[in-house]
Amino acid sequence: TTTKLLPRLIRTAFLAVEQSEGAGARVRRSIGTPKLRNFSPFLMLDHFSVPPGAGFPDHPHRGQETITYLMQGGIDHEDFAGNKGRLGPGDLQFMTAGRGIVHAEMPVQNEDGSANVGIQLWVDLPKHLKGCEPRYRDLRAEEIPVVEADGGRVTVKVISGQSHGVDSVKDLAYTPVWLLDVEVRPGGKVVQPLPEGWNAFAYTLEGEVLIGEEGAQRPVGEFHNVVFEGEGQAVYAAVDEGAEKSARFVLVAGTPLDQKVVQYGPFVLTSQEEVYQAFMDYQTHSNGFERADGWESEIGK
Ligand SMILES: Nc1ccc(F)c(C(=O)c2c[nH]c3ncc(Cl)cc23)c1F
Ligand SMILES: [Fe+3]
Repeated sequence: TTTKLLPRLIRTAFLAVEQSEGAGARVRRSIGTPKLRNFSPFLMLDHFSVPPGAGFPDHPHRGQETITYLMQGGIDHEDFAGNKGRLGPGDLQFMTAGRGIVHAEMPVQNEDGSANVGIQLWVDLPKHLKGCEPRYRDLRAEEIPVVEADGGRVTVKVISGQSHGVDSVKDLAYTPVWLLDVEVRPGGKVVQPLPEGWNAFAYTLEGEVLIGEEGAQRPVGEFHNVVFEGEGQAVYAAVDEGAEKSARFVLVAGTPLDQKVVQYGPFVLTSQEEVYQAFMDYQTHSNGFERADGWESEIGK
């Protein structure tokens, strides 16, 4: 007999509200707002929609990792070390800013003028890695294992972590994070184990999902962030038999880091002095920001 997995209960669920960011971009920020801070290791979650001509021109980062997951369109990136590339639909970029990165992230011009849509998650770096060399890990859509379950009513893209016996291809961030892109069709249901004790949330991208065990389900509409309690072994999700469309959500879990978070915009360290130092280093092109001296991106002009 298989022992039933204890459900992760919902701590809170709330609608992510659109706001402006960068140059003309719109983001639904659901982590990193007064509603949800101190949710280690997660610092920010932006569900972005970037129309042509808008974007995120030259800006710095220090002390965190950013995970950018493109759903629609494309994003070009270019940094002060000459790294550049394009993310297309279904691709991800894991960027470890470490001691310092200055880059631009600009949308590609889609011929039909459609927006470029995706999510960007910021994950805190363990204190001892805050000064590490920056690095990139690209994960292309075709590299991501996809597993079907519940008679084809459930599809999981295993970006990072494990689902239904399928492992993701490689560890991409220093801070252990699971990232699963889950689609549940009407009448489908899924029980997804998560590492015990990790902080976990689900962000709903489309449709309405019922979270919880049979008899204790809570409907969650799109663009909501569902934060789970720490206890429990698995997330239970389902979609009503009579629903018009599937539900799609990203399910994310990460190890809480036992360290302070002191953040000033894109500078995330563990003390006020270090944040002040980051600001000074950025202004004076030192301690990791040397290559910012005289640098401007091509794509962010
Ligand atoms: N000015 C400013 C200050 C700080 C930032 F982090 C940014 C920034 O780059 C982004 C914030 N949300 C995002 N979602 C997706 C993408 Cl691709 C980029 C961003 C930015 F533009
Ligand atoms: Fe950035």
